[in-house]
Amino acid sequence: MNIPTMDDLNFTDSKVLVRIDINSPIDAKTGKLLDDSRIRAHIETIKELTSKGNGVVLVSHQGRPGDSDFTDLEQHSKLLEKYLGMEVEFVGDVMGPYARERIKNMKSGSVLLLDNVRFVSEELIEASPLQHSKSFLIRRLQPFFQGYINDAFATAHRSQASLVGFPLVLKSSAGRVMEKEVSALAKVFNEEESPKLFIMGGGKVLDSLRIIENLVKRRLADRILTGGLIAELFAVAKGLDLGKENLQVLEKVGVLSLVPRARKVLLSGAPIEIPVDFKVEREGKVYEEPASKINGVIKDVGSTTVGIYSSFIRDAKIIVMRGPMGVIEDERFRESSRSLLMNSLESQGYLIVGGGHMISLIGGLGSLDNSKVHVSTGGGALLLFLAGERLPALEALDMSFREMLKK
Ligand SMILES: Nc1ncnc2c1ncn2[C@@H]1O[C@H](COP(=O)(O)OP(=O)(O)O)[C@@H](O)[C@H]1O
Ligand SMILES: O=C(OP(=O)(O)O)[C@H](O)COP(=O)(O)O
Repeated sequence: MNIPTMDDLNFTDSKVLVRIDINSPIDAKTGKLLDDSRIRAHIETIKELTSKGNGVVLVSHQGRPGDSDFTDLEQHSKLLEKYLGMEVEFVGDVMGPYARERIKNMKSGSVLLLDNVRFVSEELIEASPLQHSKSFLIRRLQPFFQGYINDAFATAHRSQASLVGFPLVLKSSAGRVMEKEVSALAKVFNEEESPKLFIMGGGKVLDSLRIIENLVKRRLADRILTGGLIAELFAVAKGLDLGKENLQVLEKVGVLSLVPRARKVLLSGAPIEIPVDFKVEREGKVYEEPASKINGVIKDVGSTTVGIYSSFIRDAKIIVMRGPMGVIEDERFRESSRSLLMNSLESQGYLIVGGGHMISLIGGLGSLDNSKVHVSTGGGALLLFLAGERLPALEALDMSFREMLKK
């Protein structure tokens, strides 16, 4: 696959649309951003473009409709301003007359941030680059730009309009974040290095199951340690009784229907580990209970599980970690994710960490040895890339490059 970089196109004195991923963890109670790593990651790309006299229009999503972290991007614009050291105009619109007027009149070398692109319904559809290239989003915005840069590695596994539609109608390249992620991960993930350990938690159960199925099919993981809601799914699939309250949680997030799929993975003899104990919350208090005797709402994996998982970490050559073991927004349920992260950093293995919540956790652990750890901006995208899946956003850039070469 040929992915054009910013060196290939070298935009100067142009107007460029840049798809970034500044989707960040947000405190459900206060609405405040809990971590700005993804915002900081894009600064290099943006500065390089503005220093060459380009007008930069940024587009990103935040959360998913219906979730508590589905917000506008005003807070993000303030942080972009802080890290760029220049004004960032926040346009509370994505493709309407106001956004187009602001894009049309922007000065060279300036930066403008459009609002959450998932406010536009077309962005919520997974469709082919060709289909998306005909969407209103692309048709309304394309005429203002000479180029498109995709720097959103963390969303590269989605075939959504702002990620795959523009490369078919504009000269396009990867941004610096996208470029570095792809080259670093391809280099690190040497097939001969084993054992390879995957530690998977978090709340995006369907994504995690899809990744696990891929890893198992391609025999890429020597062991998969589960936490978060994916662990609960596998526990149920194994026949454990987690109690009515936890089944209700799984039902509420729409994953109970995935039990047969998870069971099939287990029956195939996949090397999947399930927690032997959990931290549960009952009437506001925290208890540790064995997985076979749960009485309360599961909020984290237990300390025996952390011990067992740590023994696997000690022997691993490559450790990939995505998604927290528990509800880490609450200090009481942060410890197991933090311990596994610390143990991985102290182990002999090379650590690849991804996903908004784990990045924020690792960010609080001080300076890191870059020869031993790669902190990826991606979570699901990172794992799918490592699992050998083709990422739609990269494919669209490749298509764009091949078209450009024909001309
Ligand atoms: N047992 C659990 N029950 C409910 N939510 C959980 C549980 N474990 C983890 N989570 C939630 O998962 C979310 C993070 O998941 P996800 O978005 O998949 O990870 P990331 O952002 O790191 O890629 C956090 O909000 C956390 O509270
Ligand atoms: O946070 C993200 O993915 P991640 O949780 O896998 O790290 C990306 O911004 C993609 O978001 P999405 O999973 O709502 O498409």
